[in-house]
Amino acid sequence: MATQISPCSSLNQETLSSAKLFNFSKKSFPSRWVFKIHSKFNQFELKSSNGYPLNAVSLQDGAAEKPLAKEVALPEQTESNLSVTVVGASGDLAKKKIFPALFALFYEDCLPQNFIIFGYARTKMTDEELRENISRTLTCRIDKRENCGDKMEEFLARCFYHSGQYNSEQNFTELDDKLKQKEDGKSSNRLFYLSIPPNIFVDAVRCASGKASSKTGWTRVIVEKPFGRDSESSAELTRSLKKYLAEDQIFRIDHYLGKELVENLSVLRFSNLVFEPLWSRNYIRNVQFIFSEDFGTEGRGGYFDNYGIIRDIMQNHLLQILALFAMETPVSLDAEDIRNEKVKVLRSMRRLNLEDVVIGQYKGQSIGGKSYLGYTEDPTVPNNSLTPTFAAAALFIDNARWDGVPFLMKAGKALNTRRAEIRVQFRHVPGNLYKRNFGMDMDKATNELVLRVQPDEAIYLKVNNKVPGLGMRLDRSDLNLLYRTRYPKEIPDAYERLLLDAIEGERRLFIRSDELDAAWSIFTPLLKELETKKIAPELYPYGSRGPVGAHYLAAKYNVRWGDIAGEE
Ligand SMILES: NC(=O)C1=CN([C@@H]2O[C@H](COP(=O)(O)OP(=O)(O)OC[C@H]3O[C@@H](n4cnc5c(N)ncnc54)[C@H](OP(=O)(O)O)[C@@H]3O)[C@@H](O)[C@H]2O)C=CC1
Ligand SMILES: O=C1O[C@H](COP(=O)(O)O)[C@@H](O)[C@H](O)[C@H]1O
Repeated sequence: MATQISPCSSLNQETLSSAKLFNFSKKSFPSRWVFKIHSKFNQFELKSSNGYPLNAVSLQDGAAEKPLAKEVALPEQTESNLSVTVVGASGDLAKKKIFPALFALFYEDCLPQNFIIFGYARTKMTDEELRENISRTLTCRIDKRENCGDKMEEFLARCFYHSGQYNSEQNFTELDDKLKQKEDGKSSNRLFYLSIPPNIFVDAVRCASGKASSKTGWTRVIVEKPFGRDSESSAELTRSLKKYLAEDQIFRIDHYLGKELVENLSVLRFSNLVFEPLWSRNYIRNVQFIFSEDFGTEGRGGYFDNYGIIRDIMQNHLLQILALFAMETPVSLDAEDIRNEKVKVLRSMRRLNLEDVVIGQYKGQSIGGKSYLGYTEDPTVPNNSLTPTFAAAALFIDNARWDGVPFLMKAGKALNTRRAEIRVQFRHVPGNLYKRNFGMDMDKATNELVLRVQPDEAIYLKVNNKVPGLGMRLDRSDLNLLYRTRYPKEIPDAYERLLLDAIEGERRLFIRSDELDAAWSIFTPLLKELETKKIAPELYPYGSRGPVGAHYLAAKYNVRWGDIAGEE
């Protein structure tokens, strides 16, 4: 019987003893390869995290069924150091997401034996102070608390800090000296995570690549969004980064691509016969991508006012999900094959028109005796700001599969709920025999597939069903795959998956520069028009469902938002 060992952690004794036959240590395998052990025969099947066999053979020729020969090519043993430098280590994202994700990877045994982490920022701090700061945000998974305290101590002991300016070659040379000292003369791979505001990305990359890149291994740089404000500034950023780095060293992160349900989208589509045949204009009436947060931009007003919700959420997170949803079947699960398909579908999209967009901005509201400030009442936001905190848009893909199908997006801050989901509304059943049982509103009887990305991850399909009894009453019910019931283990944070991928050189979930160009082309003309015409956003109360304009926009295309009350 084949046993699947989960990513990174705890290669069990059986695996290890089998591995010894081949003279490999646990650390000699790239950490996330999955071993299938056919214990009787001591066979290994090596897989990378995308499930694609490294020694891939076509299933058709039956070779996959044959036992693997003992001489099967296995990876070279490497004992490289890994040095991760978090640039902007004093900031919000570093504390909230990056250090906790690195700790989770360490806990799961996903990091190489020899790894160190450096925090880098202007703030003056000692190593101890950095450890103190980050220790407050490290947590263990609910189901994995064993030795948690010890693991944290071990992890913190590998964290160091260097204070410096982002544009100082001298300061990065000092960092390089410290890195070398800790790397202890071993060959070393270096990963830089740019967790800083975008105006200093290029300076930091220039200095890091010029003065602190690895001389003995790879150097990679994770770049956080925003990747520019429009097509031109994005292209300029790409050009500048490419002066110092090759494209394959740049890992543009969109953390939504690391979310479990987004990862699962392709699995759902391409590994189930029941979905892919329906995945086109023939059966799908519309698709909705919905993002909402029940808090405003408090504390991030300075950043947000320069970008707005379209750049913050739609042009990247929602559009990336849309591309995965709508792309053609890739040739393989290889990163370039997937990204090629995403680029194609993005390039088939129509540029957004002002008529197909509604924008809003939240205003102050008192809820349950507590008052919530409006967007422009935040001291870091100009009083007369027209920056949208809400937007809804209707997008179209002009290709054979999707011609005429509205892809609706809705994203907003300070709404009534926090959620991210994909809703697929199917067409009416032609000549439906049960039409009479549904009443006048046939839309209410159509099937809807919902992928709830967060919170409470789930996939459910709304189907019509007979209410048990002697009569013929129909009911809309859910076929529900609720993750917390089916998979009670805690789901890793998106940043864990993405950091691990960057360490392993897996680029599938990172944005290639041509994808980025295609994504900006869709939104740039609209963003410019909104700004030059100074279009005023529709005000909506903090904690509400957002502007009513969003409903008119959907109605224009015969669509009802699936997340409205009673429809969820
Ligand atoms: N926070 C979040 O939830 C998310 C953030 N991002 C992106 O990640 C990156 C980091 O975000 P976040 O941590 O929130 O950012 P912060 O504003 O907290 O900045 C990070 C660090 O950069 C330094 N810094 C801030 N402003 C400047 C400046 N004007 N000039 C030079 N240095 C500055 C500060 O360190 P010091 O003063 O010590 O040098 C600060 O601690 C940004 O690009 C952001 O857009 C993306 C998704 C979500
Ligand atoms: O990139 C961003 O994402 C967060 C939302 O991320 P989530 O994983 O918590 O859903 C959003 O709040 C922020 O404005 C945006 O920059």
